[in-house]
Amino acid sequence: MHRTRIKICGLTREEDVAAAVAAGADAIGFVFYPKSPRYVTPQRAAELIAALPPFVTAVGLFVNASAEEVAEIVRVAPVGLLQFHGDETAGQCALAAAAANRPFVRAFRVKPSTTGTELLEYDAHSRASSSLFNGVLLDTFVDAYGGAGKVFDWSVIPKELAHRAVLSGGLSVQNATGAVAQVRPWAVDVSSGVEAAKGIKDAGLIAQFIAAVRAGDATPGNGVQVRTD
Ligand SMILES: O=C(O)c1ccccc1NCC(=O)[C@H](O)[C@H](O)COP(=O)(O)O
Repeated sequence: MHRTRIKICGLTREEDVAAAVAAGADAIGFVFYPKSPRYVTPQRAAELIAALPPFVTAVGLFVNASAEEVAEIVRVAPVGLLQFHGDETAGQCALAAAAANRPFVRAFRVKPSTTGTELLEYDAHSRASSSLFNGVLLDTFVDAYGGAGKVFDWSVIPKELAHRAVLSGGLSVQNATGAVAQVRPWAVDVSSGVEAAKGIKDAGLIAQFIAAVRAGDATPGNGVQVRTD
């Protein structure tokens, strides 16, 4: 059975990091976008990363930062993976990832007009641009870039992309089981759906969200999914 990987994004507090780890999260995200209500300074992120046990990945989220800025932030806050969530081109992502010497995921912000072909081309183009490219994260298009708690129409995701993509955008305790059962993503990413307030996570919601993802994993037809390309 495939075990959907789970990232909890937008953490700012020790107790939320502890709750995510205790509940079984595979990754936690730090937002290095100063305009976000979930922004953390690199120094603060470094303190939170220092408390992480092995095999829980710290992810640094960036919006239109320069390669130099990304490298400097990663020097202070040793995240294991970068998430580019703005309007960065594939080339800009590749340059920043090389400067920081980290793999990266690249967000595609899905609009109502987005087609499956566009998603496949985005994935292929990103892969061709850098050996540090680690996958596509699918989120809902919003002007504020992300973390808005809005769902997009999952039926646009081609099956051959879903099994290696990260699904995000408005996931919650209520819809996570159905999302995993329908899309069969490699991983899911949530922020708003497990929050008491922006940047303040709710330990109960984190545990319930992870249980809901596991219920989706347990629905029939969930074979082992491996990347073949
Ligand atoms: O969290 C933010 O404030 C944020 C700001 C700018 C770009 C991305 C941001 N967050 C991304 C995420 O938390 C997730 O990757 C994704 O958008 C899902 O968020 P949500 O819909 O709130 O679950």
